[in-house]
Amino acid sequence: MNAVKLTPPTGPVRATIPLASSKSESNRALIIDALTNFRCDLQNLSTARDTQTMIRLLQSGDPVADVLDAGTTMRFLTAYFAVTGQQKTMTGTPRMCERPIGILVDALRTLGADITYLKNEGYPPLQLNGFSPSAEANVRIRGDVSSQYISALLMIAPTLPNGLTLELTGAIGSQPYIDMTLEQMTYFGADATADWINKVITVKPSPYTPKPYTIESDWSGASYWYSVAALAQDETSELELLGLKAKSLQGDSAIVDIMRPLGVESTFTDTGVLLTKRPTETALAWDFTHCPDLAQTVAVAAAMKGVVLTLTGIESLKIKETDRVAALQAELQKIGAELVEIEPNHLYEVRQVATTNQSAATIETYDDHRMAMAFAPVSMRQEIVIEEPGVVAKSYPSFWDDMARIVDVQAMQAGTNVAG
Ligand SMILES: O=C(O)C1=C[C@@H](OP(=O)(O)O)[C@@H](O)[C@H](O)C1
Ligand SMILES: C=C(OP(=O)(O)O)C(=O)O
Repeated sequence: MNAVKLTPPTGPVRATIPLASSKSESNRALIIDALTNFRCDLQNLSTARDTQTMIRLLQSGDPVADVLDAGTTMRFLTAYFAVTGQQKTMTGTPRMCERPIGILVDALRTLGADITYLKNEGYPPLQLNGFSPSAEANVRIRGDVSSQYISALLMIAPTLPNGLTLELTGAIGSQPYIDMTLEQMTYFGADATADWINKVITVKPSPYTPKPYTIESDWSGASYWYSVAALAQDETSELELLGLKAKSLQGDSAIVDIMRPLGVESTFTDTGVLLTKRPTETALAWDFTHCPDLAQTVAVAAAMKGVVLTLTGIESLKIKETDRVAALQAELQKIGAELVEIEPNHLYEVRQVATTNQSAATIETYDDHRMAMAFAPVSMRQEIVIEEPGVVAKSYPSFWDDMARIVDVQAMQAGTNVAG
């Protein structure tokens, strides 16, 4: 078992964190670039494994596209390879083959893609057998399972002979990710409009225009530093996060507002954002429907500060890298807190149940980068061991290097007594 042991800092926390760039923005830019025959000049692409996998698979002539555990890579490439008529087997990790894709496959079939399931109906692996465009340009699609299906369809829509009209049904989750897709498409010359009142998105057929594009730093990755600032014991602590903008395409920039009641003030500078400490409130209620990737970060920060956190909008967490609700329930206990389901699959509460200062709680990470990164800030207040720290490579490969700027990060190898 590999692990890292993090030891609390002794004085104030003061560091400048370079951050990874956004894998969400990167993976969209890469699909659009591919649709211009790779004529865009993309700058600051993410080093995240999800993005590196996207780059590799776009360049590969291999008939098998193994996306590993990258959801956006699976969904965006399925749509891209399908409508560009490439015969590919789409597969991934065992967990990826448990993450649903039927909603996207049904929509692509309506548009003329020939797709078969190789194992379980509705799940990867898939076989893409070719594309003969149908006259149909209207697709109804559920908005409450994953926005990634919608983004995948929108990005390929300008290449369809009749464009695409998407009618979204039911509740819409992760909407800022759809807005990000539309903004990036529009930047590259697409004619795409969203009518959010009637939940209809229309994309006209027209080629993308190749242009230079620079990816912003990753706000989801920034959230862990917000948690570090929230949990830092010394009131004079401050962190500078580089490459973030006040006006971002990323919905996870909501962390600025979420963390204010948890004691973090944000000041935007020419180079990024400066985090300083402010007074903490006793309770916080947040709807994570549009920023699901922040839920783990905030749950751990609230648990450690003894702030009662009411969460809604976390239904989609069950179909991500792991069942994140179950994973949080199991691991929060180890830091003296609990995640209680108040209303089935809707309303949850995080409460601190013990103010213990257990030494070196050992946190399992469930093949989920966000479990590792969400629990790392606990090290502001107590020693903590994080198992399988390599999971962070999915979105933020340099996370532990950045963490080592503020705490002692000690690698522990297989067979070591990590609780020692
Ligand atoms: O489009 C994207 O880049 C993403 C959308 C979200 O997924 P869902 O739409 O499935 O919530 C988010 O959780 C994921 O990390 C990235
Ligand atoms: C859910 C995530 O990614 P994906 O769905 O792209 O695998 C994530 O990064 O938290």
